[in-house]
Amino acid sequence: MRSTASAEALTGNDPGMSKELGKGLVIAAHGRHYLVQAGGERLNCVTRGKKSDVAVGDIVRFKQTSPDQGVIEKIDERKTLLYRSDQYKSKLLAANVTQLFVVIATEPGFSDDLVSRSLVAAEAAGIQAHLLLNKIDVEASLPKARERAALYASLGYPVHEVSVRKSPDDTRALLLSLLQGQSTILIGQSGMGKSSLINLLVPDADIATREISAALDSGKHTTTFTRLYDMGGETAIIDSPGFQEFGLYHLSEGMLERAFVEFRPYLGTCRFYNCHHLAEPGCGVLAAVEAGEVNAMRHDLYRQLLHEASQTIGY
Ligand SMILES: Nc1nc2c(ncn2[C@@H]2O[C@H](COP(=O)(O)OP(=O)(O)OP(=O)(O)O)[C@@H](O)[C@H]2O)c(=O)[nH]1
Ligand SMILES: [Zn+2]
Repeated sequence: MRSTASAEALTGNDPGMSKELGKGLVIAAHGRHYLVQAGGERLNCVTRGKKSDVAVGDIVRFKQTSPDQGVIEKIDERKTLLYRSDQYKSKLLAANVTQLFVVIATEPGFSDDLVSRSLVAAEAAGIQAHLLLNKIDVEASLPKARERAALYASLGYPVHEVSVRKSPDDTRALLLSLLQGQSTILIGQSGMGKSSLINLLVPDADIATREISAALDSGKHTTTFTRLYDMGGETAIIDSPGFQEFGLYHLSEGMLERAFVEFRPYLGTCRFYNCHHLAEPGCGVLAAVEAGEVNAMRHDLYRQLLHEASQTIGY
């Protein structure tokens, strides 16, 4: 599989040939403005009309309108698309991602709800998910955090223990090997150490972010936008702003039941073929919850997500 940051994707932009569409990689998005990397150049691009269906990580075809501006005409076919949504609309997080790393920490405490929502989104998008347990130097909180993270390990998600503060070299080496050749999105609640991790992996991240902020927001101060760091060698890291909510209103019931990986062995065992796994007699999933084989907190989230999906307005 090719990553979004492939050299091929970065070529093809020839400013001298204004009729031909350039080809580039979307490295940042802010509102309806997109920063597109094309060869050695970066262009501030907009979409036509009111459309804002472009995501960081997209390979796009654009028409150049000035030395550093363009209009996006077309989005190349995506390998994956990660998004979240509320009742009214979906919000694209990133395209062509191959891995999702959820950053959690010993302290402050992390939210199981947000971790599981991220994992469900990854499953629904066909993206491999891992957990990064950061700040393992905070020994007092480590046993509890490990115990909580063990739930996700038991579901098959790799959990990697790191400490940006205490063992930056080991952390960097481990992450670089995991990221190699992949396009990885890092997501996490505020305070887990996501920025610290990015800075460890991408030494110029702060400068690059300031530059992009200036380019996308005409000098105004932009605090939150999703952005992609091209690490070379077909490796890319995508940093998404911290979030407190992760709506998944767009997932159908069929997608949801399969996105909970631990439900899968029981899905064919329900008495009713159209079982919702909520209160039906003879439900295999509920029996597994009852028997302690499926974690009750995860099943509660499934119930909540199903409820959210039924609230959707407009699509
Ligand atoms: N003890 C300890 N503290 C850490 C470690 N990594 C990061 N921190 C601290 O945790 C705090 C939060 O780190 P950030 O990198 O700003 O966290 P973030 O997840 O990016 O949070 P936002 O910027 O709010 O989105 C900072 O005070 C860091 O210095 C670690 O490995 N151990
Ligand atoms: Zn059932």
